[in-house]
Amino acid sequence: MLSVQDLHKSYQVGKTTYEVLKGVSLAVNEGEFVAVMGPSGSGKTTLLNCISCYIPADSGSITLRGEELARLDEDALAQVRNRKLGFVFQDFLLLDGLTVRENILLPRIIAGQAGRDMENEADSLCDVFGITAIKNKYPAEISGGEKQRTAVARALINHPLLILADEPTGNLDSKSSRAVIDSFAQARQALGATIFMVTHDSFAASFCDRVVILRDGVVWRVLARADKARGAFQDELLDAIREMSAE
Ligand SMILES: Nc1ncnc2c1ncn2[C@@H]1O[C@H](COP(=O)(O)OP(=O)(O)OP(=O)(O)O)[C@@H](O)[C@H]1O
Repeated sequence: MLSVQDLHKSYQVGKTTYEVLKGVSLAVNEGEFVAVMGPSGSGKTTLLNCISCYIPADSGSITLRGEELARLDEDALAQVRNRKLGFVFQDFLLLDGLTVRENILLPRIIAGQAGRDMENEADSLCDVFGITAIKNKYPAEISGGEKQRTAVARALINHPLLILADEPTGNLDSKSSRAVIDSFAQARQALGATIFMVTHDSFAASFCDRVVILRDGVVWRVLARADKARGAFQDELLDAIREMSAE
């Protein structure tokens, strides 16, 4: 579904070039829930921004269902972002002047696909994520976990091939974090969504199928949950992070 091959990205600051991604390769399969972890500055957000088509990579390739993103022009990239990717950000980015339901509908309206089907779909996403009772409320009137579930529902309204999430549990207490992770798990189970999430949170990552650990712009290790209990997988992640810091 998503394939990243030998990705390089540098930033130029004045006369100095900072090499941030130094040949990252990874793959995400259809229906998989994958996290990227790694120390601050290891290149996680840069990687996500390249996959999101926000910034161009210097070299290497990113393909989404076989389509090479670097070959697309601006308009085609905008289409990919609108129709094939769904985004969940740390601070939700809900619009205060719109209700929960209207926020969920927004990507469809932007894609020019307004209509009755769309309204039914927003209602059924509200059901899936348990936010039907608050769908006519405004963001200021709902909790952090409800906001984030709204953000996940909004990311799904266009049936994206891939959901990209940047620190989706970053600002939340443990109860709301759990609600977000449950909503991702539900998106995968009920709707077959594929999810790629950057996180510092080993608890959130322990719900994933695989965790890619970045260090200094390269993949240091990939850990698979397989049939391990969630708690055992979290311990394994914490051990790996300790081992990486000790090296
Ligand atoms: N636009 C930019 N211009 C110059 N340097 C940048 C830019 N964006 C990021 N960097 C640098 O690139 C490095 C990697 O940043 P990035 O945000 O990808 O790391 P990260 O792993 O997501 O870190 P964190 O966990 O702290 O969010 C950092 O040293 C950062 O200062």
